[in-house]
Amino acid sequence: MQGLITKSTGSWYQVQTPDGERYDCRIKGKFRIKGITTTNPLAVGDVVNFDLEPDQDTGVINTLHQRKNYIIRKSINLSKQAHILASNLDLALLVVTLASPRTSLGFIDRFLVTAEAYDIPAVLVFNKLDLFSDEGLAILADYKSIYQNIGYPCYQVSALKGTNVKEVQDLLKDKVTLISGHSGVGKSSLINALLPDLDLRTNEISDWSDKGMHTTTFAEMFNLPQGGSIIDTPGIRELGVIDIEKEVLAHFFPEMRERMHDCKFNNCQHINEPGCAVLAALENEEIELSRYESYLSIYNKNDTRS
Ligand SMILES: Nc1nc2c(ncn2[C@@H]2O[C@H](COP(=O)(O)OP(=O)(O)OP(=O)(O)O)[C@@H](O)[C@H]2O)c(=O)[nH]1
Ligand SMILES: [Zn+2]
Repeated sequence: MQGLITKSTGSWYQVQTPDGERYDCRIKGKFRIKGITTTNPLAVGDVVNFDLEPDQDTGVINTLHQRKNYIIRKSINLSKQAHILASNLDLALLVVTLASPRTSLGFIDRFLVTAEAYDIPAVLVFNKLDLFSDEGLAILADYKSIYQNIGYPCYQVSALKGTNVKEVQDLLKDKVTLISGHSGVGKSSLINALLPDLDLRTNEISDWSDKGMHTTTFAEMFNLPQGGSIIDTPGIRELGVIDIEKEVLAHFFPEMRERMHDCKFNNCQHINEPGCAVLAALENEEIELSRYESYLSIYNKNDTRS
């Protein structure tokens, strides 16, 4: 049988068949990925083949279909260990807030660089609109203009009040979307606002606990009523920042990418070289200082992780 992995705990995978049936499956044999050791080789979003085990309602996964893309998460402690978080993504959505808690520009930029490196289109959703004072709305306008000017669509919603949620719903239609963001920004609230059945989440989780399964969920997919799905990765604040070579980092900043061919030197790193088109654009305020600072911060690998 063929199906789509909709939930993963690392030892159990929930697989959904095209007719909507869901089976709990395990892995048989090894699924290796070139260059990395994976503790969790299959991921939500993977298309797999599986066999049902005799006398049981569980299955064994035996084949992984080719992935369009995937994102990995590196373990902080074990340098070569990684696991795949999600695959076959059409969109990466970062939920951002300007109040309780405030998301830093550096955090947003690292997310966007990572999405660029994975070649996954990214959007920003500013949540908790209902909390913004006039001053907050002015800051919101500034943030939005920074990102819209370089091609990232921005949405402003209140997941709690349902404001503008319809626009996000329309955006996600027929896409597989990874949802990401700091703890407390309102990811769960937004997912609940996008799903008709508010109890869906809790039901599914208790279902797995009832069966005595290990329930630390790495990632989980929710089907949207209008078509498409959302992948949530609970407890993971950031996409696994892949090792990006310094020399190519500027490629993942669209406003630098479009200017760097005008730099005097082919190998310009846009730090202090003469005739640098990026530095000239920075000087003319065509490139945002905050974006350039994020470039330097990632370049020098001194992320503050705020
Ligand atoms: N005022 C206001 N509060 C919100 C909104 N969305 C979420 N919240 C509140 O923010 C808090 C965190 O929301 P969650 O949806 O649990 O956030 P989360 O991103 O899923 O957090 P983690 O589960 O820790 O990753 C809750 O108290 C929500 O009620 C909003 O639009 N407006
Ligand atoms: Zn340059």
